[in-house]
Amino acid sequence: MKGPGHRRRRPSHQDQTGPLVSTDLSLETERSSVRVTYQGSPGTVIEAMVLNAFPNCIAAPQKRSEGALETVQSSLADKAVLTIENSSIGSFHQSYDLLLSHNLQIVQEVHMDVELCLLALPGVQKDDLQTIFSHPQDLAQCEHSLSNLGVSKKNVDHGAAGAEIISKQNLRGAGVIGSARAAELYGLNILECNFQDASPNVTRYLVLARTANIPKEYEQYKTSIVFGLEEGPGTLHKALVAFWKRDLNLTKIESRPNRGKPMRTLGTEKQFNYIFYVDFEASVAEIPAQNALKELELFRPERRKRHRREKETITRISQDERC
Ligand SMILES: O=C(O)C(=O)Cc1ccccc1
Repeated sequence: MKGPGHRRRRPSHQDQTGPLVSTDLSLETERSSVRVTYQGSPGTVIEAMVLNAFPNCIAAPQKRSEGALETVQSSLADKAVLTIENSSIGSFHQSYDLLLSHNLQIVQEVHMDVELCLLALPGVQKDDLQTIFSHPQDLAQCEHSLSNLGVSKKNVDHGAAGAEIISKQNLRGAGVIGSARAAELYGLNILECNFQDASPNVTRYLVLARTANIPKEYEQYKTSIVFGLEEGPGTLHKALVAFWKRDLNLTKIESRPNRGKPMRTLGTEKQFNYIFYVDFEASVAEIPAQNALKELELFRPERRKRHRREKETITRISQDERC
C-alpha cells in the first residue's frame, strides 16, 4: 500500500508491447457500475453495507477475504471491502494481516451501526433453542445475550450461511445471529432485533482499490501506515512523537506479529517482534505528514542485509477519504 507520492503508474496502452487485444480495453472506466467484492454472500451484514455504500454497484461476494482482495488485484473487481474493527469487540486481526498481503490502496472508510438479529424457523421460540449458528465475530458481539440464553454456539461462515443451514435442514432447535435480510431470504422469523450486547454497535469497513486517492484540497483525509521499529527502549514512543509534535492526530494504533521476523533477540532474551499499524488524520500530500514520515524512517530496524530488509522493515502508506 503506498500513498499518492508513491503512486504506481498503471500501464497505459503506450506501455503495451505487441498488438492491443480486447482485454486491454476493459479498463474500469468503461464499466457502467463499479464492481465491489467482499467476503460474504447475499443476506450478510457486510452485503447490506456494500449495497448501502455503493447503491449502483455490482456486488461480487467471495467465500474468503483473500479471494476478494485477489479479485481486485487481478482487475476482476474495482473495490474490495474489508471489515477492520467493531466498536464492541475491537480489531479484526486477520484483516490487518491481509492489508500487507496485497498491493492495494485504502481509498475509503465506512462506519455502519450494525443490527444483529436472533433468527429461527417459524414457530420456534427462544426456549426451544439449544444451538446458535453464526460467524465468530457476530457471536462475540452477542456474547452476553447468548450466555443469558444458555445455548451452545456453532461457528459458520456468516449469519446468512447459518440461516441457510437451519432452513434447509429444518433445525428446530437451532437459531442464527444474522441480518434481517437473511431471515427474508431463508424464510426465518426474527425472534429479537438488536440482539447484540452493545448499542451503538459500529463496525468500521475499509474499501481497497488498485489506485490511491489523489488528495483534493480542503478535503479531510486519514492515512494508514504500518512500520517496524529498531530495538531499544522508547522507540515506539519516539516514533509516535513524530506525529504528536506536528499536531497530527492519531486515530488508531494496532500491533501485529512481524511475520517476516516473529522474534527478536534483546541481549540473551528472545522477544516477540511486532509491526505497528497507525492511522492519522492527514493526507500524505500535507507537509507535516511528509515530515513525520521522514522522521519515522529514523526508527526503522537496522538494515543488516538487503534480502532481510523487505521482511524486517515495513513502511507502507495509504490514505482514504474520511467518510
Ligand atoms: O454474518 C453476517 O451477516 C456478516 O456480515 C458477518 C460476516 C460476513 C462475512 C464474513 C464474516 C463475517
